[in-house]
Amino acid sequence: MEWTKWLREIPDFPQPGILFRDVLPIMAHNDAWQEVLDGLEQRIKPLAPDAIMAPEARGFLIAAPLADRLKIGLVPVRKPGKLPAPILSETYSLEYGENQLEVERDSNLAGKRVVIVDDVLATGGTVAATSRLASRLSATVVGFAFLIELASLGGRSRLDANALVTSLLTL
Ligand SMILES: O=P(O)(O)OC[C@H]1O[C@H](OP(=O)(O)OP(=O)(O)O)[C@H](O)[C@@H]1O
Ligand SMILES: Nc1ncnc2[nH]cnc12
Repeated sequence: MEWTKWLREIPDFPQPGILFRDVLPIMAHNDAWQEVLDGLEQRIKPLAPDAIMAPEARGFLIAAPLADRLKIGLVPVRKPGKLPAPILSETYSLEYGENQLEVERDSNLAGKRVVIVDDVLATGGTVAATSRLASRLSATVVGFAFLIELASLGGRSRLDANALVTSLLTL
């Protein structure tokens, strides 16, 4: 797993006591980035998803190339106040704060198999909120895929037990 050498760890960001796992240097190195996308694609493909959902912002950067590789739709889940059309909203907390996530009501997800992707699974608050939005849109969440899982924060236990939860690297 060569890509892991480009994972940057920054202490006390964005708050004292948080060890921030910065994935952007991985994206800046094409071999590493292709290795990550290959790994995620291999794990997601057997789930036969119809669409990917991803939370803003780092999730978007991973979801877009994966949706293109898999030739499926992409439904972005945004931070508050960004979407122009009628929305659904969920409040959530994450490792370093709380916020809302929003999705357009008209997202073409009813009856679809959805995989949720993001860079880091920490407490799981972000993707659990994304999953609630998927359910409210009558989609079935069949999987969650991450580059990195911070196991000590227990996010996995907050996610639907019927869905696959997969991470390329567990720390
Ligand atoms: O498992 P959790 O405790 O919910 O934390 C994980 C989330 O935190 C980060 O997002 P952040 O809100 O910092 O957004 P960004 O991608 O816009 O930087 C990360 O990209 C995940 O979405
Ligand atoms: N420690 C961490 N590093 C990067 N992103 C995060 N999101 C939540 N916790 C995080």
